[in-house]
Amino acid sequence: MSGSAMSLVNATTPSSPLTKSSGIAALADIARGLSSFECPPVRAALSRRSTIALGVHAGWAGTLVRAIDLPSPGIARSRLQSEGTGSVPKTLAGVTGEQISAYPGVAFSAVSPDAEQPKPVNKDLAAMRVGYGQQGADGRYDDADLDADQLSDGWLPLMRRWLEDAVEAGVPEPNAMTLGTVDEHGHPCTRTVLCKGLSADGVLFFTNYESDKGRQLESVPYASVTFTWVPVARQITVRGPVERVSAEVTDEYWHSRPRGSRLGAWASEQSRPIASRAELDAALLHAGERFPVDVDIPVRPDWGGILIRPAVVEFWQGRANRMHNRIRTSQAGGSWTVERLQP
Ligand SMILES: Cc1cc2nc3c(=O)[nH]c(=O)nc-3n(C[C@H](O)[C@H](O)[C@H](O)COP(=O)(O)O)c2cc1C
Ligand SMILES: Cc1ncc(COP(=O)(O)O)c(C=O)c1O
Repeated sequence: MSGSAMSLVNATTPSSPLTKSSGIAALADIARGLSSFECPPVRAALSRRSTIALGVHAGWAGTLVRAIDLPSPGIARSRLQSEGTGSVPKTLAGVTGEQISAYPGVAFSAVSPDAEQPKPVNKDLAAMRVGYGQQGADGRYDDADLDADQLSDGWLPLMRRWLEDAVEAGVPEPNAMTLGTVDEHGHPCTRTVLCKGLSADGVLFFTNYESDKGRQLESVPYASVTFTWVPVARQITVRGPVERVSAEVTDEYWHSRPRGSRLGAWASEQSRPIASRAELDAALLHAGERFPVDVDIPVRPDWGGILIRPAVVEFWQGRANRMHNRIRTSQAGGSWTVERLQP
């Protein structure tokens, strides 16, 4: 425990003011992790935040040390300077919770005043927030509350209706869905694919079977897909076992694709590394030479459809205060149950 650091603590009372030099020395001790700093406001700030700032004030009278909740050092500095007391801090020390716990029984260590602090929360991102559900003055929503009775005919009619609503609302690529698979280590992988079929059998997309997702679904044949339609405050997640579709189904869809999409599928060894963009462009040119415009481009043999057979389907509708509606239907032993989940 450092004596000067203790005097810094004492200096929070008017009876033991610090000199400028002893204050800075004390802060230096804190910065070296020597201090046992028991200042209650600092402790309180630390219990709420992972980072705080300490300021030694230029006036050297009254309160010499302040604890400030500090999402980032920049914020603390501006907040201190805007306090209007005329006592602008000469030194700021950012302190992280992790550094504190490295000194058991010691209040904290600190980094140098102007060192770049890690910012686990970016304030611009943290401020991005959309309140869901359009509420009128009477507090009512302009769309009916999602409830279990909307699934009385099963998941398919409601999912179709929501897709149509997303199209009508002008959601770009409303058939885009985030596909989750599991890799050989049991780790989740996600990426976007386009839903090209929706029927009682399930949700269909097309891909390269030798891609990462294709191989992952081969070894763990179970997938999760999520449609996110932010403009209409809705989301649907479908989970279930997967299977490849027949060659006929793939063939029919393949031949409906634009020539460019078909050549692209031939040109790309999907998910494999390639040295440069130039090599990729060359591969497309090569595919174009191999399949001239007047020649049918056959289905690439390792390309085709994958059907997700729904075992669990969850409908989500955004509501104010994060009190959303969630209705989940799931199949067990041949029958479907419907339940409401907490948001
Ligand atoms: C909007 C959008 C739609 C996409 N649709 C497909 C698709 O239908 N099939 C596909 O294989 N990749 C699609 N992709 C590319 C995939 O997201 C992914 O990059 C690619 O399939 C390789 O994934 P993998 O390496 O995990 O297998 C799409 C990407 C975006 C952004
Ligand atoms: C790599 C890849 N494959 C397939 C698709 C689906 O394309 P299409 O709609 O032409 O079948 C996409 C769509 O973005 C894609 O990026």
